[in-house]
Amino acid sequence: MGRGDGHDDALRRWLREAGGWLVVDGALGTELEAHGADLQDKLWSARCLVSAPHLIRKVHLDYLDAGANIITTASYQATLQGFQSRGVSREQGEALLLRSVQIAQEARAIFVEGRSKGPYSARDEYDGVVSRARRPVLVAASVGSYGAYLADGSEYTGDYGRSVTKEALKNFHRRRLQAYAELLEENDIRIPAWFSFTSKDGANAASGDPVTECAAVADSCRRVAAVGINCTAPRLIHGLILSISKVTTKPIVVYPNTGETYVAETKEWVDSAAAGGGAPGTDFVSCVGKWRQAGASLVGGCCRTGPATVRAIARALREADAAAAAEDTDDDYPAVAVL
Ligand SMILES: C[S+](C)CC[C@H](N)C(=O)O
Ligand SMILES: N[C@@H](CCS)C(=O)O
Ligand SMILES: [Zn+2]
Repeated sequence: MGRGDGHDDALRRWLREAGGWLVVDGALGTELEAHGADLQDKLWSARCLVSAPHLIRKVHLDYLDAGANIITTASYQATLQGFQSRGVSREQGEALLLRSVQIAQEARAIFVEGRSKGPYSARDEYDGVVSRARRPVLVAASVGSYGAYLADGSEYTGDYGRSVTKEALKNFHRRRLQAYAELLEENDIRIPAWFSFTSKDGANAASGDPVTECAAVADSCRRVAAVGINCTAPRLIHGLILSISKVTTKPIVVYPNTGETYVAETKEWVDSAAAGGGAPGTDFVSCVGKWRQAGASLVGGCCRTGPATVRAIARALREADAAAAAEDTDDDYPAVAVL
């Protein structure tokens, strides 16, 4: 089980201050497309770091307005190798990685309007109700998998070809991670990181390894502050939370997609009736209370979700909290026995 240390502590502190749960944002790619961006490119959403940074900032702000505590940078598919294949030099690529964090920080600064110190907002209004005293507003640097760089949908299949060794994967991610780490060190920010996996069957990660084994590896890493699942059909999430909670005491993060299937050739999502997904904001959100009860403490949305989903997630988490508090009160004051 995970040992507490500085990296764990920061996330646990934010969770505690926020009342036990944090709302993660929703899809960036989906929203950029909804605003007219063309992501038909090997760089996918990272293309907007060059062509439309203002759109990225707007999407971050929309998610903050919807109640997100954590906004995720536009760097899922931003890699030095991918940029180089598009004629962007290594130096420019590094600058773009940093820019993805700065854009999110700019959105946060606009959102908090300088009314509070550090990563907190004085605004914690949802539906006009001020519910929590301090609202952490955090920026998460997205580090997509090697499959994202391949731009062939292999983040969902784990099929990277035979030639990709562990060392090659480490080299692939190294400088990218270092760039973020340097930025955070410069600003004296301790970096809690989470690992999240995708699953198509509710038991195994995309690589074919059992999710419990992947989560156990993440659990053994003291620098990993949370473990979870992303871009996975909502119908699989409850079981996955229960499985993961057997192998870790670290906070569990879930941000499912809507249950549709990604077609890499066309870069489109298609309805997958069997996947049990639904329209954003409907059946997805009705599960949130159950996910919270099963042990998830960071909840958001991945592909095909939007600000409406995130707003509904925030509301569902508040309601789950209120229901749990009411139950506790019932325990404290047992009903009067009727004789
Ligand atoms: C999370 S998927 C929808 C991102 C896009 C994919 N890596 C592609 O390039 O086709
Ligand atoms: N974080 C990505 C999706 C990952 S599957 C996005 O920007 O939408
Ligand atoms: Zn996704």
